[in-house]
Parts: sequence; structure tokens; C-alpha cells
Amino acid sequence: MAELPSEVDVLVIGGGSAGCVMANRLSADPGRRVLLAEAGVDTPPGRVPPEILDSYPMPLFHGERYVWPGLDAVATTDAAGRPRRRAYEQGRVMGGSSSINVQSANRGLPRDYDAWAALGATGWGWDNVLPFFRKLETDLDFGGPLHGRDGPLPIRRILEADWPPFAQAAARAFDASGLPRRADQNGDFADGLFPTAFSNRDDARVSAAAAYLDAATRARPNLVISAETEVRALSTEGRRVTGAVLRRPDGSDRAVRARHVVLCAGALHSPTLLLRAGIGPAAHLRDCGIAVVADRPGVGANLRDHPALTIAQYLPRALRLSDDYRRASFLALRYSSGRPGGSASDMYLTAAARGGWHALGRSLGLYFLWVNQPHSVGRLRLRPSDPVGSPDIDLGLLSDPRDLDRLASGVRMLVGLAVSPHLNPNPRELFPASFSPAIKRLSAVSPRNARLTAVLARLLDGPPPLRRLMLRTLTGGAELASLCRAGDDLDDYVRGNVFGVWHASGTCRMGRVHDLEAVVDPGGRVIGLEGLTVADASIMPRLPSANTNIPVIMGAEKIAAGFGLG
Ligand SMILES: Cc1cc2nc3c(=O)[nH]c(=O)nc-3n(C[C@H](O)[C@H](O)[C@H](O)COP(=O)(O)OP(=O)(O)OC[C@H]3O[C@@H](n4cnc5c(N)ncnc54)[C@H](O)[C@@H]3O)c2cc1C
Repeated sequence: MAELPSEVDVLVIGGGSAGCVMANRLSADPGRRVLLAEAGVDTPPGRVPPEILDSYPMPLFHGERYVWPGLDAVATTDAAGRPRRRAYEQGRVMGGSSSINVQSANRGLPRDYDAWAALGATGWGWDNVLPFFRKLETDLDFGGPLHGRDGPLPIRRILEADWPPFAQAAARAFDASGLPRRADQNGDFADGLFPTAFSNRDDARVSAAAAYLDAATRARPNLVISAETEVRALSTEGRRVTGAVLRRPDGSDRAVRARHVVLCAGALHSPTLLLRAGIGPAAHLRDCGIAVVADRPGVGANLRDHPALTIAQYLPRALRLSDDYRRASFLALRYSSGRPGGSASDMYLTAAARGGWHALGRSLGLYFLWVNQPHSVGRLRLRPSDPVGSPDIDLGLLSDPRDLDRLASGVRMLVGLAVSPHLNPNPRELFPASFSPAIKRLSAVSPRNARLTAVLARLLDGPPPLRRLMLRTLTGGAELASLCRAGDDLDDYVRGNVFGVWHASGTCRMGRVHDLEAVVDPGGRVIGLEGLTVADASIMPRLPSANTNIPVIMGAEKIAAGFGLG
């Protein structure tokens, strides 16, 4: 257990994607004493658990060891107004969600950041953020003015020449979209079919912890890293944040004073800590019995994730990945829906050659389809009956009907592409999948599940009538191709199955200091408070047209570069 200082210059709360960047960059000044407090276990160099290093990530987020317990979220409400709630995984381990994620390393599009600037995040336009995208990476495939050569995070792709049969087949099937094949999704910003970029070296994950908390950084005498240390509360004196109360692994609480606190607890926990400290919408705080320190209506508002569907396909044997091939996701299609209310590149589709770690998963391909530029917005609140318990999260994924429309049209497009002689021409063998509680249970790594899925996989590979019977049982009889023929049924299917892709963001959004809904200024400082910065996924004004890890790391790099105590 690391010895805790009683007073530091900077306390960084949360050692996730943003927190690792902040701890590294802020402790580069030897005169600044920095403490990083992370609730989860540490992953020091040379002792990263093999399941975290693994290029195949799914067992991590279906397991319990590295995720926050008790977090769930309402995806949307059904036609009768009933909320549809499901577990929402977030990393609780050094590296945070970058230690459990799918490792996709996608920047998004220049116009995403120009839109941030237009919304009040002055200085965050593409020309301003590009230097930080370059700074964070070593691109192992591409150079030139758009790419970094010596940043902490290696980014690579499996290029077409090295694709296994599934990826070759999926690309041939997706060619029917008419979109060109492109090589660099982080440097070529038009629509097309790309090899996905990911944060990985030598077929091993490189989390933010591996990249930014290397041995040399950890050896700095002015940096203390305290894992298994949960921050229970921020401390305030008037409108100044003066430190926090930390719970140690032995259960004891310890107050640490800090000249400046940097919140990097993620888009769900950062606003939760602010609300509990009395920083948030005044009426809501009063409902919870919390004294108001600063009335900031934007705290917990503007919660965004990409509304997504998962769809599985029974794969012929020739397209299945061999067991020693760990990475399963190879390509992505960025395309424009062309629907009313849509915009260029507003949709995203990925194809993975394995639906799970087990025998059943090996016989399935898995597609993720999401709205890349959603209009829908959700919110996070404390529960007035239990303000110190898990927050009440409503992703509001289809709160805007244009997102329902685009997802439904995306399903039609996917059916048109994936029901193909290159993959599997049988429309009944492309079917809805979701990470329901039953599938999550089946996806936990255990000898029992290995045996059970081996039996199921053998049955699935049996005679076609038996396979159809199994698929009917698994999916409750829903067939995507027939759903697409009946518009209302397709909408019901989308409403009943939509979920996020763990890209929670926006709950402490950046904006101009006079914007009442903004929570932080363009330097990440909480408006109206002293001594407090937020530097994680919470600050995004809008989602980029991309997975969020690399944009979060870019944001933390930028905030660290402009950081000053005060
Ligand atoms: C399952 C999953 C798959 C994903 N796949 C991808 C992908 O392939 N590509 C991609 O780009 N993005 C992906 N994402 C999203 C991406 O990883 C996140 O957007 C990004 O990691 C968020 O960074 P963050 O710093 O905001 O939060 P996090 O990385 O989640 O870090 C927050 C940290 O704060 C700690 N913490 C929280 N509260 C406290 C407290 N009170 N005290 C102490 N510590 C605390 C947490 O334990 C955690 O370590 C995925 C996310 C998940 C969960």
C-alpha cells in the first residue's frame, strides 16, 4: 500500500485514459507534487494481467474483476414508456476503460472538433487538436503531417494483405455498398471501408496506463500512485476545492489536501463526485439533501453515447478464426445514412470474426452498427433516496426520432450487405444479438460455460433445421430480414435492442464561461469554482464520429499542456 502524502500540489482522481495522461504530464515538472488515486488495482509494467494484455477483450467486460460493480443504465423506454435498463460497464483498474476496451484507436473527423469550437470550446478546432493527436501516438503504419512518430501510444492496423478469410469475405461483401476501400481511418476523412486502427503493439493491448505510467514515470520522486484507493468525497471551503477524502484498501479514510484537484473519474463518476460535493443543478441537489456549493445546471446533463445494435451471423467453417488468432475485429465501414436529419459520415459499422471467447462464439461473426453522430441525449442524476449509491443513468439513446430512423435504415443496409454469398447467403442466419443478462452469464469465462457452449456449438453446426430451431430459441424468433420488410416491427426491434457502445461522455461539458449549461471552460477548469479541473470524457461538448478513447487522451494532453495551479 503506497504511503499517502497529507498534502500535494495536484490530486488526480481516477487513473483511467485521462488520469494516466494527467499524472504523467503534470509530474514531468519535478517541482510539482502529484498524487494519482485510482479505485481499481494497479497494472505496473511487467505485471499486467494476461487477460488485459490480450488482443481479444470480450472476457474482460463480461467479467467482474475490472469493472465498476452495480452500474447500470436505462437505454431507452419502450412503446409503453417502460425503461429498458442494462448493466453499463466501465473500467475500474489502472488504465480505466482503456484497460478493458476493444482497443479501437479512432480520432474522428476534423469537423467534429470544429463543431466543438463552434459550441463554445474555443481553441478546440481541428487545427488546435491535431498537434495533440500527434503528440499522443506513435503510428506504426503511417507518417506525414497528420501522424506522430514518438508519442507514448502505439497505434497500428492489420492491413488488407494480412486479413484472415473472414475479413476478406466481409470486405468483399461490404464492397457492394459502393464505398471505396481506404487505408488510414485517422488520416483519410471521407466515407469508406477501413482496416480499424487500434492501440496495440506486438498483438498486446497498450492501455493508457501502459503508455503513460511506464517505469521511468513511476520512478519520479514527485509522483505517488495509489491504487485500490477510492475517492469518497471532494473537500471544499467556500467555492475552493481543497482536496478529497480517500478510502484506502484497508477500509480507512484519509483526507488529503491539494492545491488543485483534477477529476478524471470518467463521464459517469466525475459528475457523480461533483453532485455529491454540491456542484450541480441546485434543485436536484436540494432534492438529495445536499447543500449547494455552486449551481451548475450542466453537471450530469448532455450525457451521450452512440446508439448501437449488435447483430450476429452464423459463419461457415472456412471463415472462422483459429484460436491462436486473438484479434477478431478487422474492418469498419464509415458511411452516410442519407436520411432526413442525417449528415455526412453519420453511421459506423464494424465486423468481428468472433462472437465470444467460447466455442459458440467461434462459429459467429459479430457486427456493431451505430449512429456515429447522434442527436439523442441522456442525463445522469443522483438517487435522492441514496445519493451516495450508484448514480441514476438514463442514456436517452433514442430520445431523438432521427436516431431511431437512422438505426433502422442501417439495419436494412447491413442485411443487404451481410446476407451475401461471400459471408453467408442465408437470411435466417443473420440474427439480433445483445449483451443481455443471459448472454453476459454465458460469456463469463468458466469451465462450465466452456462445456455448455461446446455442446451448443455442435448443435449449431448440425443439420440446418436444428440450427434454425436453435436460432429461433436464442432470438425469440426474430429474423432480421423479415423485420426489415415490416417497418413497425423493425422500429420495435431497434427500440427493444438499442444500447450504447460504452462511449459515455459530455456530462461536464466544455463551453464559454457565461454559458450557464457549460460546466468547464476550454481549459477544463470548473466554472465558478477554484482549484478544480475536469479532464476526462465528461468534457466533450458532443461525441466525435468515433470511439472515444483516443479523443479522451487527446483532450487530456491538451488540458495538461495548458494547466496552471489555481
Ligand atoms: C467495454 C468498453 C469498450 C470500449 N471500447 C472502446 C474502443 O474500442 N475504442 C475506444 O476508443 N473507446 C472504447 N471505449 C471507450 C473508452 O475506453 C472511454 O471513452 C475512455 O477510456 C474514457 O476515459 P476516461 O478517462 O474518461 O474514463 P476511464 O478510462 O473510465 O477512467 C476513469 C477511472 O477513474 C476511476 N475512478 C472512478 N471513480 C473513482 C473514484 N471515486 N475514486 C478513484 N478512482 C475512481 C475508475 O476506476 C477508472 O479507472 C470502451 C469503453 C468500454 C467500457
